[in-house]
Amino acid sequence: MDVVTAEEMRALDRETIERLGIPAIALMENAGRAIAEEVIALCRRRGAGDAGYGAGGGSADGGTRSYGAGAAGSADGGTRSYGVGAAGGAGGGLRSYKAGAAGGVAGGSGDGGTSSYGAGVAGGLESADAEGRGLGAWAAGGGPAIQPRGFSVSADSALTLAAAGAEHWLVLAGKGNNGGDGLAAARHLREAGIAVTLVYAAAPESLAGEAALQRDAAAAMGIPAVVYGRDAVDLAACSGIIDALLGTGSAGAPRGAYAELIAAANASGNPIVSADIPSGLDADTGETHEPCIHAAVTVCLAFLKRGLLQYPGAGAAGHVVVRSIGIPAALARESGVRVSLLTPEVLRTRLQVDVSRRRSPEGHKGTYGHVLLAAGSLRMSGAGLLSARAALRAGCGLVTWALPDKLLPYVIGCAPELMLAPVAGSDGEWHAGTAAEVLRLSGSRDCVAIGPGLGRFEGDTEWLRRLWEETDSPLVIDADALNILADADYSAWSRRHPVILTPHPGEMARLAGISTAGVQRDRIGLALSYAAAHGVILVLKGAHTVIATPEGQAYVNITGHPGMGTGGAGDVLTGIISGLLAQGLDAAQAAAFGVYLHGLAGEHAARKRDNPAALIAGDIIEAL
Ligand SMILES: NC(=O)C1=CN([C@@H]2O[C@H](COP(=O)(O)OP(=O)(O)OC[C@H]3O[C@@H](n4cnc5c(N)ncnc54)[C@H](OP(=O)(O)O)[C@@H]3O)[C@@H](O)[C@H]2O)[C@@H](O)CC1
Ligand SMILES: [K+]
Repeated sequence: MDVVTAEEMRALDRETIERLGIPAIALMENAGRAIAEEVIALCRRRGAGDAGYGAGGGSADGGTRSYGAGAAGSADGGTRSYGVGAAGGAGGGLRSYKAGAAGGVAGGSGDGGTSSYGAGVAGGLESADAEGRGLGAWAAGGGPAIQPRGFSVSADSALTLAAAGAEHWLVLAGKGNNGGDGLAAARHLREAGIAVTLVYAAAPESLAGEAALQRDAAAAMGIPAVVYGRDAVDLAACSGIIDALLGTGSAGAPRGAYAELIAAANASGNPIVSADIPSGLDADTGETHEPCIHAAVTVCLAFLKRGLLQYPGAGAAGHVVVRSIGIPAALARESGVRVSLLTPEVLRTRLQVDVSRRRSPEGHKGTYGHVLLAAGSLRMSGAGLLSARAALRAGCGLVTWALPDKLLPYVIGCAPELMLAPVAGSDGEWHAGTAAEVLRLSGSRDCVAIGPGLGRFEGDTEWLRRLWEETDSPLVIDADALNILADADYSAWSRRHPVILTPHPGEMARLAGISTAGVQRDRIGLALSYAAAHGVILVLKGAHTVIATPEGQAYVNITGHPGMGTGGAGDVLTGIISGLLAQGLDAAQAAAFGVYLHGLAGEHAARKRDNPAALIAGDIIEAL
C-alpha cells in the first residue's frame, strides 16, 4: 500500500484527470460514495453493539491501529487487517494477519459488502449483508462453500441501512474539494434513507468547480442546508458527523468558522467520519493543529497519506480505511512514490521476503548463518544477552557473543545455545584495544552487530571506525555505538558492505543534531533524508517504526503494541535483524522484516499477559 504526500496526491489527481481523461467529478463521486458506505458500515456496527469506533476514535484493543483497504472494509475493533481484491475489505472477522504464505491478505467482503458471491475466499469471514444476516444464513461455515441457488439478484447493499430512520448525520462542508466529497456523500446517505443536514463553513456561493456542482445537486435533491455563522447549528443534535471541512489543500491551523466547527464537532460526543484526513491535520507530517478533528473513522481517498501514519495524527484519525476512487494504483509507483505501508504483501512482492521463514529439509546450522555480536558490559550485561537470544530465535544458525572477559562468569549458562568470545576488557568494560580481536572474530561471520550494552570508553570512535571500515559483512549499529557515531564525523569513513542503524528518537536526535521533538515532527521525512545523505539503512524506532533505504525508499511498520515500551525491546530488535541478515536476507529485507516480526511478536506477547503493562523484552523473544 503506497503512502503519499499532499503534493504527490495532487500530482496523481492531475495525472488521472489530464492524462487518463477521468473527469474530476467522477473521482469526487467515487469519494462521496466511499464515504457514505463507511458511514453506513459504522451505523451497522453501532446497531450491532460494536463499540469499537466510538466518538473520539481509538481502537478497542488499547492501541493497535487498523488500516483497511478495499470496498466497505472495516476492521474488528483494533485488529490490524489488510484486505485486497475487487470486493476486498478488511472483513469484520478476519484475523489472518500472521506472516505466512496466505496470511494477512485474504480478500473478502467487509460488513455490508456488495456481493453475495465471489468474496469470501478466506475462512472465518463474519460478514453480514444489508439486513445484518451473516453469510452463514446461506452456507454453514461461510467461505467458498456458498452455492448459487439458481437465479438470484443482489442489490447495492453497501448503501442501504435497515435502521436508517434512527440516524441523522450532519455533513460539515468546506469550500474546497474536500467539501465536495462530503456533499456527494450526503446524497448517497439521503438515498439510503438517512436524514442529512449540510452545514456549510463558508457561504455556499463561494464553492467553485466540482464542489459547486455537488452543492447544486444536493440542493436539487432538497437536502436541508445551514450556513455556520448565519444559521443556528447544534452539532450535538445528530447521530453522527461527516467532517468534510479541510483535506489535502489545507494549510496551517484551521481558521475562523472551520476552527469553530472542528471544536464543536469534537465536543459534541458524536462519532465523526473524516473525509480523506481529519480537518486540522497536516497531511504530510501528522502534526495536529489546534483544533484538529478527532475522528472515529477516516476514509482516506485513493492513497494513504503520510500524516495518517505519523503520530499524533495517527491518533486523531481513528480507524483508517483507504478507498479506491478510480485513480489507478499503479500510477503511484510509476510517478515515483517512495513510501509504503509495511504489509505482508509489500514484504513479499516489493521486498521479496519469504515471510514463511521456510527451512530447508537439508538445512543445518551452517545453512542459516552466523552472527557476531559485540555487546554488553558489566553494568549492562543483559542487553547483549537479549540481542544474542533474539538472533537465535530469528532463526540464524549460530551466534557468537564477543564480550569483556570479566563478564564471562556471569553469563555462562544464561543461554546455553550461545557461543561466548571473551575479549580482554578493562574492569568489565570495553577498551579501544579490542578492535583487532573483534575484527578477527568477524572474519568468518555473516553479519556483525555492535552496540547493545556497550557503554562508552576512551578511544571508542577509532574503535568503531576500524570495525566500520574493516569488517567484511553487513553491520548493525545500535545503542551506544550510535552515540559514538553521533559524536564522530563518520561521513568520511569508507564502507563496502551495508550498514543498518537502529536509533530510537533520542539517539536519532543526537545523530541528526536536532531535538527529539524535531525528530518526531516528521519521522518519515527525516528517515528518508538521513538514509540518503549517509548511505545507510535507517530504522527509526518508535510507534510506527520507519525503515528508510539509501536509495530513497521507506516502509512504515504498524505491527507492535504500546506494551513494548520497555527496556531491552530495542536490543531484541537488533538481534532479530542480525539473525535475519545472517540467513542471507539483504539489509533492506532484514531491517523491514525484522521490524515487522518484532512488532508482531510484541503483539502476541502482550496478548498473553493479563495486562500488557507487564510485558518485558524477554517475552518478545519467546513470542517469536
Ligand atoms: N483534486 C481532485 O481531483 C480530488 C480531490 N479530492 C478531495 O479534495 C481534497 C483536496 O481539495 P482542495 O485541494 O480543494 O483543498 P481542501 O482540502 O478542500 O481545502 C481547500 C480550501 O480550504 C481553505 N483553507 C485552506 N487552509 C485553511 C485553513 N487553515 N483554515 C481555513 N480554511 C482553509 C482554502 O481556502 P483559501 O485559503 O484558499 O481561501 C480552500 O478553500 C482532498 O483532500 C480530497 O478530499 C477527492 O475528491 C479526489 C479528487
Ligand atoms: K476532512
